[in-house]
Amino acid sequence: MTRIAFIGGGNMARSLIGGLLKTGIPASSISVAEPRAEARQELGRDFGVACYGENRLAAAEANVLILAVKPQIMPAVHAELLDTLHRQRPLLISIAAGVRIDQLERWFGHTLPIVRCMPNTPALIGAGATGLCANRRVSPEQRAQAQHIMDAVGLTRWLDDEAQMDTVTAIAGSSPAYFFALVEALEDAAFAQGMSRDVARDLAAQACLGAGRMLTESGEDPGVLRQRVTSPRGTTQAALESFAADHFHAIVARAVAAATRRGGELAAALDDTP
Ligand SMILES: NC(=O)C1=CN([C@@H]2O[C@H](COP(=O)(O)OP(=O)(O)OC[C@H]3O[C@@H](n4cnc5c(N)ncnc54)[C@H](O)[C@@H]3O)[C@@H](O)[C@H]2O)C=CC1
Ligand SMILES: O=C(O)[C@@H]1CCC=N1
Repeated sequence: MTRIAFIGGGNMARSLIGGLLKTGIPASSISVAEPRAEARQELGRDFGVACYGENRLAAAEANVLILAVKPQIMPAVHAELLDTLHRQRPLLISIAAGVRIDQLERWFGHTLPIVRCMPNTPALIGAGATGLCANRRVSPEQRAQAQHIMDAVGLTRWLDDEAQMDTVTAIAGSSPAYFFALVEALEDAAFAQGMSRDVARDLAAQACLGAGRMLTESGEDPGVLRQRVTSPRGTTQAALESFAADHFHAIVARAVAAATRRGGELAAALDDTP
């Protein structure tokens, strides 16, 4: 039986736990280590999972350990877990942005099976998107186990080349925030034209949902879907030409490059950490 311990019970852990429970995984098979008492209370209340203030206690029975702390915290958590790691040899799944497999091996042990993955918060509603890659120690069964956990909360894609994981972070891990920012901008624009914020938000959010569903359910190219909205010399063309004049593609490319670069910087800052 899979027993999962989350190390860190913050935003992303909550999204994954909520998504996993919705798929029928029992709360009794999940434990969480979280230093903040208030967050522990909320996790227990919202999800019925066992919560501990110490990593060692949460990990005691686990055969899968999901490392869900900030990248900067990662080197600190390993010391507390060394005994458990050597006794149980769990599958380690890191969701930390930037942190590389070679760094995880250095901190947690070179012989452990490690999967580095990058999920996103829509996992909470089963609509997550996760990129994964594995070290050589991961058995086919453990690979399937990691995929099973992430499949439970959305779409999964394996990457052969770990170097692409920072791009995964930029276009999937972080990108829900880009879509939220677009809805915020649409709401602001409509408000500036006199519309109430509530109505503007509802309409923009539903358009976002509808576009997302068409993209994922129709199997059609985004460019084709875009053209179908765009009547010649109509309103959409006017808006898209305005985007193009403001170099929309270049703006997005620069943002994706910035997020990708930041992933590398987060890891580089940890290179000298023992
Ligand atoms: N928020 C997101 O959309 C995504 C986040 N991630 C990654 O997930 C990881 C966690 O991010 P968030 O959940 O957003 O951050 P968060 O700050 O909400 O959660 C981290 C949690 O770790 C706890 N913590 C701090 N020190 C600890 C320790 N020594 N032992 C155990 N727990 C400790 C904190 O109290 C906090 O609740 C990061 O590495 C991030 O890169 C990955 C994909 C998406
Ligand atoms: O912003 C971050 O660093 C994390 C990783 C992807 C989403 N949130």
